[in-house]
Amino acid sequence: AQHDQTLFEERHLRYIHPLGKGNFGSVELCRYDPLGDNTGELVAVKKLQPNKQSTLEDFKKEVKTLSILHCDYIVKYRGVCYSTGRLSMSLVMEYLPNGSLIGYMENNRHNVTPRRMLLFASQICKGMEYLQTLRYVHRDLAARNILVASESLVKIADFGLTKVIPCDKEYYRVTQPGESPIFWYAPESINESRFSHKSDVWSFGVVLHELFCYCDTNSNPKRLCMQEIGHNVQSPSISMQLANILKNNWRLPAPPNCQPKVCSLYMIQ
Ligand SMILES: C[C@H](Nc1nc(-c2c[nH]c3ncc(Cl)cc23)ncc1F)C(=O)NCC(F)(F)F
Repeated sequence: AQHDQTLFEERHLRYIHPLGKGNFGSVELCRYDPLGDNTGELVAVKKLQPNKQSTLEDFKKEVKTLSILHCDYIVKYRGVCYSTGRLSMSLVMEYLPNGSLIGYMENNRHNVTPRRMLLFASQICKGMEYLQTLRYVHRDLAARNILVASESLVKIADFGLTKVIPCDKEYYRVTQPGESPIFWYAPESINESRFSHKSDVWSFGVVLHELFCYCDTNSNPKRLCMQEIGHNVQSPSISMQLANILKNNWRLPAPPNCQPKVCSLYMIQ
């Protein structure tokens, strides 16, 4: 419908600069400026990268997913923009100037207290709890996919890998897609490509680790796992070696100078 609030006309969408690359698309900062006087709102626009293994079908599912999610702890859907000739489409979302948790924690390390980290963690939990009520598994919960709305609010983003669990099953099995974020994957996801609310809980545990390490690149889950695996990446693939060390009960090391209270939380892992 012409006056559909969620339909953005390409000619009014002014490109400003790139924000980053997601699973199957790149996100750009744009200003939707129908009056042409720079008073329009800033939006984050995700364009499908056609060359990636993802299809337009996957992208349409991501758009559909985000459009029906209404939660304070999930990035807001604004609408879609069809390119002329409707050859491709873009997903329009609210723009949060503080960016992702990674950049925020690196730049605000000194004024983020453990108490604030637990506030962020509880908000991510609430967002994930909401997703679970709709039988969605995110499958890519990681600090890089958490947006900072303000110094006291974070939101879950990037629903490119999100799937609905069928009613008759407790998990979702995928045909192995391209590069997977295996260092955030639960054992059953690495070994059997099985995803469930429980595997999202595992990824949440990894996000907790990222949080309490201030998203420091030296404590990045991938780097810590690769150190444990050893750089002698022999024949068995990295994911098999990762599955191996997890089976032998290796876990991400307690974050440096981690508060005793939080550490006890850590012990339950
Ligand atoms: C691929 C895109 N990458 C990036 N996005 C942004 C960003 C700033 N502000 C934003 N406001 C709304 C959105 Cl959707 C993204 C941004 N900043 C740096 C990025 F590398 C992305 O979606 N990342 C997931 C998440 F959104 F959680 F950061």
